[in-house]
Amino acid sequence: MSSIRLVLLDIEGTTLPISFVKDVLFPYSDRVMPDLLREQADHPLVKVALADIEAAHPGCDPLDQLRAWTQRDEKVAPLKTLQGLAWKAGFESGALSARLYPDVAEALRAWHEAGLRLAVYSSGSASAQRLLYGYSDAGDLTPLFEAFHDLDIGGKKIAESYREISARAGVAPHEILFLSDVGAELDAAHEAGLKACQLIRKEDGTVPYPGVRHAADLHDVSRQFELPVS
Ligand SMILES: CSCCC(=O)C(=O)COP(=O)(O)O
Ligand SMILES: [Mg+2]
Repeated sequence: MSSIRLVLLDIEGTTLPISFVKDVLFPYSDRVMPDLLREQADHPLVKVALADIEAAHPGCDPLDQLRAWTQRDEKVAPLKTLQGLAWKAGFESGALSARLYPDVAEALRAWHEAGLRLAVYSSGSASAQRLLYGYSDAGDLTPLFEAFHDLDIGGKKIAESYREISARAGVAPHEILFLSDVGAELDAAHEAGLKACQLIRKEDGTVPYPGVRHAADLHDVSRQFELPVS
């Protein structure tokens, strides 16, 4: 019998192909960003993001900075906030629909139905996470999750972030399983006492990280950690 009560999931490279982010989401936000910054200049989140960009790179052109961060896939809060706002209209209009890995919806539904608690921890903003799972090819999966954590809780490579997630959920660290494609994130979760497993997605060419458990997909996670399967 598994002692896991909560599964905490990364998104990019774990439940969603990196190519979907790089080839679909990023070009979309790059394209609409100039209009967004102009038309939503009074939006409180836009104001905060622009102030953060100016503080980090005084005197820079915000659009150039955002494009540079996007090209390097940097997980910085102002970029993630503005990308989330940019994708909103795309998902709500039907122009965007999240192409999750084919095993994801079935496994998440089975885990949820069996009483496992589910939460997201991604660098993408919490509102962008809700859009992705709300407008996915497998339908609206947001009701399966009890929480959507983003960089507001702290960086994903810092153990304290995982301790905070554990405290907020009221679940002991060793009863939480964190799934991610990034070794440094798994190290931080492990340091906080969580169980951790790296998703090795063939499509993403994930390089196996030494010293952690590996799984090919969420069904493989179910098998290895004795979680409910559909
Ligand atoms: C709502 S996540 C969209 C993809 C994204 O921008 C991102 O940064 C995901 O990073 P992750 O921490 O899920 O690997
Ligand atoms: Mg990831």
